[in-house]
Amino acid sequence: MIEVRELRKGFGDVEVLKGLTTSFDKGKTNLIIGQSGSGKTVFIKSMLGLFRPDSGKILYDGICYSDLDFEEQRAIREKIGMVFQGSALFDSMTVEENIMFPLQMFTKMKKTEMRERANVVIDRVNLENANHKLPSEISGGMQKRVAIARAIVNNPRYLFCDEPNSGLDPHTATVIDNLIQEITKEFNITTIINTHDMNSVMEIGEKIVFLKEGNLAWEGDKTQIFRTDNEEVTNFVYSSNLFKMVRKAQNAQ
Ligand SMILES: Nc1ncnc2c1ncn2[C@@H]1O[C@H](COP(=O)(O)OP(=O)(O)OP(=O)(O)O)[C@@H](O)[C@H]1O
Repeated sequence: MIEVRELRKGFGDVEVLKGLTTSFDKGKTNLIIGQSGSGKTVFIKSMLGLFRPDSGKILYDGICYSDLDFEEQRAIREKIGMVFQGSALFDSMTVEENIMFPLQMFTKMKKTEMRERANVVIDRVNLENANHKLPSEISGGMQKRVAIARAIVNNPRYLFCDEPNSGLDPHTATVIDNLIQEITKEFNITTIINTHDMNSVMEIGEKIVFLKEGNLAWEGDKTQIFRTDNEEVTNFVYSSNLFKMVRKAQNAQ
């Protein structure tokens, strides 16, 4: 579980995060949504320790991460997996080498053990037969699977995903969302996803935090978000014609 208490972060005179308080449960897919510039990335980077909060607290399973110095944060950092936007794979490494990379960085495993562990997660994300391929030789959806496999290879307790299905077709995006949700449950991970994708909200929004200009304007789940009267949320959710049509159809029932 990750808890955030009264988190504030600004740059110069501009306050970007204006006192956020919320919590993200383990075993759940937690989504952060909001318009461009609302502070989602600054929020995630603050939770990761890449930005030091101006005030407030970030607790990882009860340990106040934001009070620790960079070196002391290491033990928690090693328990964090990241799926970056655009996958961020190493172009010159094979799928298997990409997935083994965190094990080389953070463990003292022997090469054969690393390869074995890498292959467990390769199987888990259904990437059999891709071990020796380069990222350029596989599809965007497969590259995301590699990114997910690399993020979970070292048994993380926390998983951060930045726009995990950007650039994917709707079907592949749903497959990737479902894979992240399955893995979250299977390994009881606290997963936090930064997304713009309303389809992800509908599919896997077990907890949704809606940011508006650095404030936590609303939180709830995927059922509640389509029923709320909160105008800020509805303006955001129903900004797409598709969702306006869904609402119309629902109201007509
Ligand atoms: N390192 C920084 N220095 C100064 N200002 C920053 C920095 N990082 C972010 N900001 C500002 O903080 C605000 C929120 O940015 P942020 O990237 O968190 O938005 P976002 O919700 O993630 O947007 P998007 O959906 O477009 O990625 C913006 O006004 C941005 O200019």
